[in-house]
Amino acid sequence: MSIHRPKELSLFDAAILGQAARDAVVKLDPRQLIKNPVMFATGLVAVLSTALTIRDAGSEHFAVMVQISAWLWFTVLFANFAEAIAEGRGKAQAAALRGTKSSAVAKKVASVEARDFQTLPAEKLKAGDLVVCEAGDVIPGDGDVVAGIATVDESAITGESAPVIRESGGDRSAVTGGTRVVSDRIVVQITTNPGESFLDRMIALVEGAKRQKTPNEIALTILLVGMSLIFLIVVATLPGWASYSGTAIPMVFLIALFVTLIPTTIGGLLSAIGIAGMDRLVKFNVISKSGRSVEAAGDIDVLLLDKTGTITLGARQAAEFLPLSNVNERDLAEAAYLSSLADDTPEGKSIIALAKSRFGLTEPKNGAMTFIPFSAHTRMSGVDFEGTEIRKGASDSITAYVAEKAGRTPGGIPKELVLAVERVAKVGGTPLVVAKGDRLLGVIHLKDIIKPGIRERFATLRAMGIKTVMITGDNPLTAAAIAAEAGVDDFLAEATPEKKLELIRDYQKGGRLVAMCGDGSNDAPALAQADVGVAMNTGTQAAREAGNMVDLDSDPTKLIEIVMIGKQLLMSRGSLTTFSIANDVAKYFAIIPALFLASYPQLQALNVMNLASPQSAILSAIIFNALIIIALIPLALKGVKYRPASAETLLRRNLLVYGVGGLAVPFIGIKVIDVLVATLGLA
Ligand SMILES: Nc1ncnc2c1ncn2[C@@H]1O[C@H](COP(=O)(O)OP(=O)(O)OP(=O)(O)O)[C@@H](O)[C@H]1O
Ligand SMILES: [K+]
Ligand SMILES: [Mg+2]
Repeated sequence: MSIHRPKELSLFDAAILGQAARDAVVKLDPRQLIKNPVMFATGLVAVLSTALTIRDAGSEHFAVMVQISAWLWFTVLFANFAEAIAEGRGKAQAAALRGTKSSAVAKKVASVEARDFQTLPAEKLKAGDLVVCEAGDVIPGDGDVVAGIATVDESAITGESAPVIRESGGDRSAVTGGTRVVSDRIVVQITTNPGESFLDRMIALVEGAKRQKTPNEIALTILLVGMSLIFLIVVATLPGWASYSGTAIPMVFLIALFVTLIPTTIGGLLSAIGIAGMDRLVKFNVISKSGRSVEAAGDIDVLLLDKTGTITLGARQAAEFLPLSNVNERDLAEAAYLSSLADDTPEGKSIIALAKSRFGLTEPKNGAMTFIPFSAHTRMSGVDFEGTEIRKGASDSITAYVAEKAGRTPGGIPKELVLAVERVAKVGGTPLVVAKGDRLLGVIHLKDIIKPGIRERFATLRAMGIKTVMITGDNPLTAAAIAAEAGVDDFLAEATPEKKLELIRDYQKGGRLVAMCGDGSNDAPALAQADVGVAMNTGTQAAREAGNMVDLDSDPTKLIEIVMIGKQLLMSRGSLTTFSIANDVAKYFAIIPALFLASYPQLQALNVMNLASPQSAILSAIIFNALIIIALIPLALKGVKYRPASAETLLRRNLLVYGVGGLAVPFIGIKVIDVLVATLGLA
């Protein structure tokens, strides 16, 4: 199977521009145009102007009318062109992704243990089917590993060449169709039906085919329609003024004036800005399920980050056994070992490894064992071995558990244990307390390392006015040590999935927008509740379904860039809206004096632009109005530059650049065009 990655597209890719030029004409279809009310109005004016021009063929203003009609059509075409380019770029990315869809052959098995398989095309697989994948096989569909462990080459979707481990149980069980098994053998339970795979949905989204207007876009569109109506009234009153003074303004001039005044610039670029924001995210290897969540990302106030794996490197390793004074270290190690035999978390595996290397422990030959797997809810794991309950886990969970066994109140924790727990916690380690029956044995020290560079990233977020909160199942001491070292604003310790969900709801009740990322199935409710929930691609299928974004690289720190891309999208739209409206205001003052100069010579004082004639003024304005859309397409697609700063600083800077710029540019642009029009004798 050949592997393609979406390549960096040039803004001036000839194939995309060619197709977009054709699509711009197709998009003249009124049924499509109506979705953009400002452009629909412009289209109506173009039709009207064309009709008037034909009616008045040979009249005094005929030549100018022909030109005005042509430029009105260009205005609509240019806006369609902008949208078509954005869509074309999305389609190009989708095509590259589609290249990764293989015509893989699935090896379907009847059960996990079954040795013989039936081959069938990957498209025929249904949710619930079991398939076996061996070294060299392309995984035929999205699913969860239900047996075995394998290294998988996921470069087809992530671009990362190093193979990753996928195994049953735990939070690394999800596999994506189109990726390839490099070593070993796994049994995968398919989780999606034909045509609904992750890749299928991803393609549909980046193609823009299923794109819905976001709530913000709808709100802005309503505002633009409102402004257009105001200008409709303004223009409608002009003939009265004119006839009062005994001059008649040709109808074509009036309707052209209307188009120059309504917010055609932002109206024409709005959807291109939205599509481009989505594309920027895809280029960043993050797939968003809706445009709405990209926008929400730009408005985030609170960022919840897991400790393990996000702030620290993850895969905590057992480093030492700390027995209580009346316990011998080997007994503690043995209990820890037994309780971890069926624990396939990185923590459990590292405990096995440490016990083996320190005391050469091996699995007992006989004896009935019932394993209790780790859960984020109980925050412990263990085994019932020959009637004895051995447990390990978070200190508060285990002490409460033991107290209940012994019928004591949880208060009576031995001082010595408290000290051992604190010793580990103060250096940012995770203490796991081990108990056998109702007897506390000691502590396992799990070491965790803070990711390099994470402090600077939190500083950046603070500059953006975003609060960072670290979430951990660990005890408050460990949490405080890591939080201080990493520089987060706040932390939630001894967190269970319920507490996490509650925290999100609390922030949301206070009117804040919350983003989080997660990978485990127990993160799914919180991912669904958060305004922006980013699931790791390596995570479980449940997490990927619950989130509204999926990070193909499974890098939890990317949440930071996602927020920046969202902010950039909002800023691009805000800046271009400011520019567009300032432009329209400026045009009003540029054109009105020129139109009425003949009848009201007093207006000469306002006629700062000194345009050649009323005809030339209106023609120049309509040409400028069309060309500015083309000129701003690159900015709409690339987005305005975003530098982390507070909202007020950004607002002030943007008002200055795009507001004042928007007022000044039409005066210069229209004047230049007017000089050209006059020189060439066009009006
Ligand atoms: N395999 C395990 N067996 C028993 N207890 C564990 C195991 N792994 C972790 N714990 C304990 O349970 C607590 C909660 O674990 P959990 O994975 O939910 O949170 P965390 O790893 O501390 O934080 P994060 O949400 O960042 O992963 C841990 O802090 C630890 O004390
Ligand atoms: K306009
Ligand atoms: Mg964890």
